[in-house]
Amino acid sequence: MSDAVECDVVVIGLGPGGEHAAASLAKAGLEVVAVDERLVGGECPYFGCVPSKMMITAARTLQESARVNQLAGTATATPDWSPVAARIRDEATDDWDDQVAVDRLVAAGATFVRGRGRITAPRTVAVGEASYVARRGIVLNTGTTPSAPPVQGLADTPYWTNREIVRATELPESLAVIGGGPIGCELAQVMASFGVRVTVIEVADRIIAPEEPEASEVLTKAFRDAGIEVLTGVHIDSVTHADDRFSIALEEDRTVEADRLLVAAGRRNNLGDLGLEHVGLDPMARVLEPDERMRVADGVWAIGDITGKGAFTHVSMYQADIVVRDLTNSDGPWADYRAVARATFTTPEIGSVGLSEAKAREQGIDVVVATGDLGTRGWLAEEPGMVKLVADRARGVLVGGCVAASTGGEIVALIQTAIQGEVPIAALAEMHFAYPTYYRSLLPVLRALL
Ligand SMILES: Cc1cc2nc3c(=O)[nH]c(=O)nc-3n(C[C@H](O)[C@H](O)[C@H](O)COP(=O)(O)OP(=O)(O)OC[C@H]3O[C@@H](n4cnc5c(N)ncnc54)[C@H](O)[C@@H]3O)c2cc1C
Ligand SMILES: NC(=O)c1ccc[n+]([C@@H]2O[C@H](COP(=O)([O-])OP(=O)(O)OC[C@H]3O[C@@H](n4cnc5c(N)ncnc54)[C@H](O)[C@@H]3O)[C@@H](O)[C@H]2O)c1
Repeated sequence: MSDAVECDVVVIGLGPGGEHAAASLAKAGLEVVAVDERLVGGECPYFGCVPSKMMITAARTLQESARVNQLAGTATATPDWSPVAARIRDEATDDWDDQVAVDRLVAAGATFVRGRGRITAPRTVAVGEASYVARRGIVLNTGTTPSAPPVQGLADTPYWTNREIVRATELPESLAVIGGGPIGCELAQVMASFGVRVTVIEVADRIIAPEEPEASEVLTKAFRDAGIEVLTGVHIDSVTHADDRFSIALEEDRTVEADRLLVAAGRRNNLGDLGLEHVGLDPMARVLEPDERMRVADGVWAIGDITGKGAFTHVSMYQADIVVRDLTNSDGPWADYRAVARATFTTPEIGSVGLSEAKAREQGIDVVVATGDLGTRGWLAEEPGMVKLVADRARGVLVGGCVAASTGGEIVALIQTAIQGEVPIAALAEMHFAYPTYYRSLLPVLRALL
C-alpha cells in the first residue's frame, strides 16, 4: 500500500447527501476526499427519483389525455416510449455518465476518488492500494442496493430492478411487478399508462403498506380502474424464465405469466464489508443509528438511507447539512424528524407527513383521527382522493397527515408546517382556505378533529 494521504474528511459514498456534504465541506475550506465506486450522485439521479419521475411526467400526460374523452370531447394519444427513453439517456443521466457531477465536486475543491472505500482503522480509509487518513473523520453515505426476495428460481432469471427498467428502450407487452411499495407502484402505473399489461404481486395485505389504509384503498381502486391487476396477501412459490417468458408460481396453484419481471421488493443497505468493526460498530449492522448530529461512532458520521430515518433524497440532503454544521463547528440546529414529508408519485399522488395513525398509536399518543374526501375540487375534477389527519388529542396539534390527490405531495406542505410549528388545530380550523382549491379539503377534516 502507498503512503497514506492526509486530509480533513473522507466521504465514502456519494449519494445525494454525500455529494452535498463533500462539496459543502470543501467549499468551507476543509480538505475533502470524496469516494464513490459507481456514479457521483448515487441512486437518485441515475436509477431512482429523476429517471422515474421523468417516466411519470410522460405517463401523467397520457393519463390526462385519456380524460379528454371523459370531460372535453375526443382525443387519441398513441403512446411511444422512445422520447421517454431518450430524455432519460440524454437529459437525465448523460447516458449514465457522471462527469458533470465529478467536475462540480472538483470545482468545489474536493478530491474525487473512484473506487470502493473501506475503513481500515479509526479515521483511516483504503481505496484499492491508496490509503487516506482523515484528521476530522469519515462520513458514510453508502446507500442501498435493490434486494431480491429468497424466492426459488428467481436469482437465475433475467429479472429487472429499478436499475434495468430505467434503461429500457422498448416496453414489453406484459410486466409482473414483485412488490407494491413506492417503486413497484410508481413504475407499475407508468408501464400501464404506456399500454403494458401489468400485474402487481404484493405479499402484504395491501399496496403502499406503510401509508394509511385509506390511501392504499384509493390507490388500489385507481390501479384496478386503469386495468392493473393487484394481487395482495400473495406468496410466491417460485419463478422461472423460459422462451422469453416469466412464470411466477403463486401459492394455491395460481401462475402469473409476463414478458418481463420487475423486482421492487425492498432494498439492502450497503454496510457489508465497510470495515465498521474498526470503529467499534457492528460489522453485521443493517442500519447505523445516528445521534442528532449524525454521529455513529467517534469520528464517524452517517447520512442517507443507511440511517433508517426515511429512504428519501430530501432526508439524505437534510442530514448532510447537519454533518456540515457539525464539522464546521456550528451550533445546530440538529436532527428533528417530527415532520418528515414524502410523496409517492402515483395517480393519485400519495403525500404523507409525520406519523400514520398506526405509528402514532404505537408511540402511545392519545390519538384522534378524521378523514374526508377532496371536497368541491375533487368533484369538479372528477377525481378520487382522500385526506386523513392524525392528531394528538392532549396537545391539540397535528402529528401526521396523508393526502391522496393529484397534488397530494404539495398539499401535505401545509400539514407539515403545522406539525413542525405545533400550530393548534383550533387555529388551523379558523384559517382562510381558498375556494375551490384542493387544500380546502383539509378544513372539514380539521374541524372534525376538534
Ligand atoms: C426507483 C426509485 C425512485 C425513487 N424515487 C424517489 C423520490 O421520488 N423521492 C425521494 O426522495 N427518494 C426517492 N428514491 C430514494 C432515493 O433514491 C434515495 O433515498 C436517495 O438516493 C438517497 O440515498 P443515499 O443518499 O442513502 O445514497 P444512494 O443514492 O444510495 O448512493 C450511495 C452511493 O454510495 C456508493 N457506495 C456504496 N458503497 C460504497 C463504498 N464502499 N465505497 C464507495 N462508494 C460506495 C454507491 O456507489 C452510491 O453512489 C427513489 C429510489 C428509487 C430506487
Ligand atoms: N416517491 C418516493 O419518494 C419514492 C419512490 C420510490 C422509492 N422510494 C424509497 O425507496 C425505498 C425502497 O422502495 P421499494 O418500493 O423497493 O421498497 P419497500 O420496502 O418500500 O417496498 C417493497 C414492497 O415489496 C413487498 N415484498 C417484499 N418481498 C416480497 C415478496 N416476496 N413477494 C411480494 N412482495 C414482496 C413488501 O411487502 C413491500 O410492500 C422506499 O422505502 C422509499 O423510501 C421513494
